[in-house]
Amino acid sequence: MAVKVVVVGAGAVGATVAYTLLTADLANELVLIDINRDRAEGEAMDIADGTPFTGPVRIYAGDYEDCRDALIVIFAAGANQRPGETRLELAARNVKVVRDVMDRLLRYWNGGVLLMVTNPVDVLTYAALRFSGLPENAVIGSGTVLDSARFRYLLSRHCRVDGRNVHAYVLGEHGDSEVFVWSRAAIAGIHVDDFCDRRGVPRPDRQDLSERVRRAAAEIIARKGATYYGVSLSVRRICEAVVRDQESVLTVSGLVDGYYGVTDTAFSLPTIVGRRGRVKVLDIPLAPEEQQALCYSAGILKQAQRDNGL
Ligand SMILES: NC(=O)C1=CN([C@@H]2O[C@H](COP(=O)(O)OP(=O)(O)OC[C@H]3O[C@@H](n4cnc5c(N)ncnc54)[C@H](O)[C@@H]3O)[C@@H](O)[C@H]2O)C=CC1
Ligand SMILES: CC(=O)C(=O)O
Repeated sequence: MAVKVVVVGAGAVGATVAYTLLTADLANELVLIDINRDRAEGEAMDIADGTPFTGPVRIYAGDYEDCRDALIVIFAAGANQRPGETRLELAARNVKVVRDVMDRLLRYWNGGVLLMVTNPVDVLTYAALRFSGLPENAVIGSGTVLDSARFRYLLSRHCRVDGRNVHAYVLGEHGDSEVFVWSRAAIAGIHVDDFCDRRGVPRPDRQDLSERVRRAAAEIIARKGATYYGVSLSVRRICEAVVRDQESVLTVSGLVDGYYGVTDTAFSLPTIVGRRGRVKVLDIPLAPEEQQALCYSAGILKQAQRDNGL
């Protein structure tokens, strides 16, 4: 089956996502849309030059009518953080971009999955749902997939083990209030602390490691002005789950209504992702302090939704 993926926003994230998808051999057609048409054309031309080494993929700069028949539309348009700025501080500017793009996109929408990446990704996932009226399962935010990857990466370095063997989740906001599920962090079927004892390495300092994950984006932005490689590989992983209907457990963001008293708010929970998008949200058992932190994180996002008229 032919797979078309559209990327709206051909900046650092959008263009790197398109390049990463090309190398993953997931799509037959990749479309880049940007308010700056030259930018979209330039990125498409540059990436297309590599297709003799990857396989025949059609890559071009397009318009919203090209969203018709897309399996996935990835939303990466809008402002990014300046050094020292939080993701939530982008909300007012980027909610406007979502509203603007959604109006145009919906004229041609005929199914598929809308994958939000622009920050603050949870608030914008909620905005996209509300502005579009699309079904809940079809609107996903990249959420804490990247944060969970950062968590797994640092744990893998600490524990001296392949990161693919580390099962550990970050939930809640993709941002400062995110929640680290230390109680369930596991390697080879055993708790990470137990693994460390057997591996002969000290148990991780939870506060220090969590803080390094929480601050990862700010540290990168302070040095190079933006982040785009880690997120692009996270987006690739989500797209792979959708295109190949893998039913993978990923910490994507989406609408949560009725979770431990949290209503009508978008944030990340472990979720089965497949061709229809969010197939099932999993209610995994958490330690009482993690549960409390998750409700606090959801409260921050609910307030951000309200502050932005959502
Ligand atoms: N969810 C995540 O894990 C991550 C999210 N991000 C977010 O991704 C977003 C994009 O970041 P960058 O690519 O670095 O920014 P960028 O400034 O390089 O690119 C943004 C692009 O959006 C385009 N754009 C702006 N308004 C538009 C509109 N109305 N319609 C179409 N295109 C429009 C711009 O012309 C520009 O090409 C930011 O909000 C950033 O914070 C970045 C990294 C990780
Ligand atoms: C910028 C951002 O959201 C990140 O790299 O996590």
